Amino acid sequence: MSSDSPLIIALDQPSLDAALCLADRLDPTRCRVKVGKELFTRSGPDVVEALHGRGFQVFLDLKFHDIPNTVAGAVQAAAEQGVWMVNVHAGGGRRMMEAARERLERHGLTTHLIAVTVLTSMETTDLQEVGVTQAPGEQVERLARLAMDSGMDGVVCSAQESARLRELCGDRFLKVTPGIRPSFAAADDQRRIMTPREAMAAGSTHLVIGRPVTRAKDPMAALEAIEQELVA
Ligand SMILES: O=C(O)c1cc(=O)[nH]c(=O)n1[C@@H]1O[C@H](COP(=O)(O)O)[C@@H](O)[C@H]1O
Repeated sequence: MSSDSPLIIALDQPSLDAALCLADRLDPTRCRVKVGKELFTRSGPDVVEALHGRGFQVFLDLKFHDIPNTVAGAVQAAAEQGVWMVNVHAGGGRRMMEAARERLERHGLTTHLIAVTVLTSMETTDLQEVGVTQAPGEQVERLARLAMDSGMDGVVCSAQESARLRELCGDRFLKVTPGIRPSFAAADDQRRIMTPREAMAAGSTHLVIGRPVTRAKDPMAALEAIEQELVA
């Protein structure tokens, strides 16, 4: 089964059972799902297999960041599990990203490969503390250009940067944007946020949404409310 929806629901759950329980309340024709670090560390590839079995396309969000050979191997391992999308940190540099791209091509693997630019939880002062003096938007532009030159299919960025990246990198370069907060939800620990509708208008190609759906009493009703916001 595949979905044309731009919605990717983050299954940030502490166990395989909890993740599948949540997935069973969602519809694989109306969203994709994201498996992140906590869930994958606890449940391993079983969770990916179980989600595929239920018809979901999976974004395996492990944000690889290591030397080129190690990342290329990890990306290959992810793609061989048949995931729809996998990501690395653009901060790992050109050679790391090129090695990952080359490895997928060598093995004929078609998984989308994208790079994280600046995390949506970070603002100017957080960047300064790690030695980056540019504003988040400028750093995102720099890393997006590098990611495109290094053969990535797109980036993870905040929706606040989507419009600029659409100008710089074009429509076909994927802009996967977390930090999405529908009008009914709290910001939580996210900093650079936007509503689903604003994000799509700005040029995001995919919206990553976690807590506003996963913590809702009725996750499918929350997803429907987001769909409504998108068409309103
Ligand atoms: O790569 C990601 O998915 C990601 C990158 C980023 O910059 N910010 C970010 O929040 N994420 C992920 O997107 C999801 C957002 O979840 P909520 O804040 O609950 O909507 C989490 O799973 C994060 O790990």
